[in-house]
Amino acid sequence: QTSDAPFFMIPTAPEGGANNNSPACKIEVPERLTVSHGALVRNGLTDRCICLPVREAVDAEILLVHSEEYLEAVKQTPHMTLEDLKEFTLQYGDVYFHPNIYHCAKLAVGSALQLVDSVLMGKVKNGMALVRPPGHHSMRSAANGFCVFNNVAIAAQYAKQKYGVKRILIVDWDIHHGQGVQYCFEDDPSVLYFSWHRYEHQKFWPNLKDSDYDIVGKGEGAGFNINVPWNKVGMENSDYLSVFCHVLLPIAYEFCPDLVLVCAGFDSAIGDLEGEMCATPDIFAHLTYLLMNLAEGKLCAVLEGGYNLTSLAQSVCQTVQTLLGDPLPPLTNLTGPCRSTLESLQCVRAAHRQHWSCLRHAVDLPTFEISTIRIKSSGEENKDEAEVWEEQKSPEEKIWPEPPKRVSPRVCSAVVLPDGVVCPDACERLSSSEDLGPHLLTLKKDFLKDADDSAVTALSRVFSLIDKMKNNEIRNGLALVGDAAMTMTCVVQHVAAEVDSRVFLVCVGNGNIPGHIIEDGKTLVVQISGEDTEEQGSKYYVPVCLKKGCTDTSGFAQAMFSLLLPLGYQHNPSLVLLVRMPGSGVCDIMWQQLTALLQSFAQGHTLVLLQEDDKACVGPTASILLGNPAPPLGQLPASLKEDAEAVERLRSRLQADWNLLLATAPENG
Ligand SMILES: CC(O)(O)CCCCCNCCCN
Ligand SMILES: [Zn+2]
Repeated sequence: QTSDAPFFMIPTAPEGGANNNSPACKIEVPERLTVSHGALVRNGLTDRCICLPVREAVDAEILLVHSEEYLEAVKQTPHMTLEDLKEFTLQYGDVYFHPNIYHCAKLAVGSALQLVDSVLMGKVKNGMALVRPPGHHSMRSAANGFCVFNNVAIAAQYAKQKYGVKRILIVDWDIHHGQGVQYCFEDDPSVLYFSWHRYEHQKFWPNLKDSDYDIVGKGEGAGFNINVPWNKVGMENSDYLSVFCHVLLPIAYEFCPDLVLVCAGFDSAIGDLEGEMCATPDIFAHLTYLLMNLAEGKLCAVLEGGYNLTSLAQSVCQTVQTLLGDPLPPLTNLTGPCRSTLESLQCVRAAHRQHWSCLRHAVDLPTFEISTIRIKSSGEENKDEAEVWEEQKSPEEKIWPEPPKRVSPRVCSAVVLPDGVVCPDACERLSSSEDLGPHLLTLKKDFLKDADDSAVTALSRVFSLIDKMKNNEIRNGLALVGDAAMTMTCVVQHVAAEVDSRVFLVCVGNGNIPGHIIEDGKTLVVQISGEDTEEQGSKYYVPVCLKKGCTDTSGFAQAMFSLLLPLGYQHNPSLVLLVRMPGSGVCDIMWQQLTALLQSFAQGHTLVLLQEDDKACVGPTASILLGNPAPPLGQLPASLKEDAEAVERLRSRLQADWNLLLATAPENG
């Protein structure tokens, strides 16, 4: 079931080999591709991908974004002397031209388009284009920031023109603001551009007022441009995850794109001297995965920046491994977002509240001064003064652990089904001959006093599923049982008995959660239902009451991103237990999206419990457990006022204990 995530290699231009007075770029070097590719080979990832052929873009494709005069000017560069080339670059900012860069820039665009073709024609599920030069700074008539042609912007226009794609999400996780992409689509509601970037109140390159959180797009495009400024360096995994949970994912699901393009720059990773951030390479495994249930998994990642060759190679491997469907690595010590992130979160959510119903309840702009107000109030500082502010000190050398190995168990999904129920393709049925021995006695004694033998047998098989997940023999499991509630209680008790186990129990639908499974602090329970059990809530029991119950997709989705995801990440469980109570009313697609999202945790060790009369749910659930993308929910309407308020009440009650839920800066200084 692994997807063929293709990638490309671009023959690298012999950069700056000429005489030493031609300024060659010191960080955007050929080794970026050879080291990344080498790591993919070493990790056995190239063997699991298909390598798509590369091609040069043709003029018409480049002209989808760039002007004729700019293209004509760049066309002259191969024939220029080094002196002319130097002269040529003076009209642009921070860009280097070499006689061969026009050729490479056409290959970079052409490769991105080959990837878009392969994904949109269904030849591959997703993929990554490893290209140079990068693209997201280049503008209609200007090269900028190492970029000549805007690879991703051209890919988006190409997808719209050739395939009639209606809505495209561009996620730019490079540490620099892709102003070229922003300018290209700022009045275009069919392309939602999201970028986070080092900003430091406009002190960091490219020092643009246009990069701040209040630049939301123009005219028809208002709301379709999201800027998240990092006003401090040293941002960590928690900061990145909280922006995904509280800004990007809710809006992206409301937008419901048909295609996801990623400006995959890895200078936002630890060790990169441009970004000076502290997020570790394994964060890109999660960022990639969280986008893979949009657009039915149609995702094209295109390399932008990334200048520390060690963290670049590790980040590329983490991204490709996720595209291939491997289990996600656990993210440990998520300490929660820093204050500066909370200020940015609050500002971005306030700026977009009027454009996206999922942010309707976001609080207003903070009163205290937090963003570029300082610079704005003293008039636009001229650029070189801003440049002078750039950090003078040379950032110290960072070290970080190798990302953990991500091993796919031999079996992906194992199932426990009553005899009459067919085992879904590619699933492995736990054979009835499974020796019940070790569990039988404890079951009889501890769990099932007067239950009939079939219940005992079913429960012992469910326990076997859990054992196999613990030994990583299987990734996830699904059981169709006579009594989901009773099985759920027994499973929690059984797992909680182990020392270093932590269960994340997600219960969809009404049903009583026995108090004793919550008090030990090892089990975190989120129950989404129509029952108002809010006052029974505690630190480890989160009852989400939706007015219309689980049938309401918007309310459910809002609870998923702003509550369930942050809680799950912070709880960092060893097992996810997803229970569908009878009569929950949740629609299959919502259920599939939830099943998919929960695979972010516990290295994909998810146990799903279905009640026997939900037999029709076995197929759709198994499909997700096997790694297929969940179908789209459709463009989400506003959730009910009561539901949004209920979720906000829960967040404000819980955020003291679970600070990944925070999305606003505390008032006190
Ligand atoms: C693809 C990319 O976003 O990584 C390119 C970054 C260009 C950085 C230019 N720095 C200029 C500093 C001037 N004092
Ligand atoms: Zn960058």
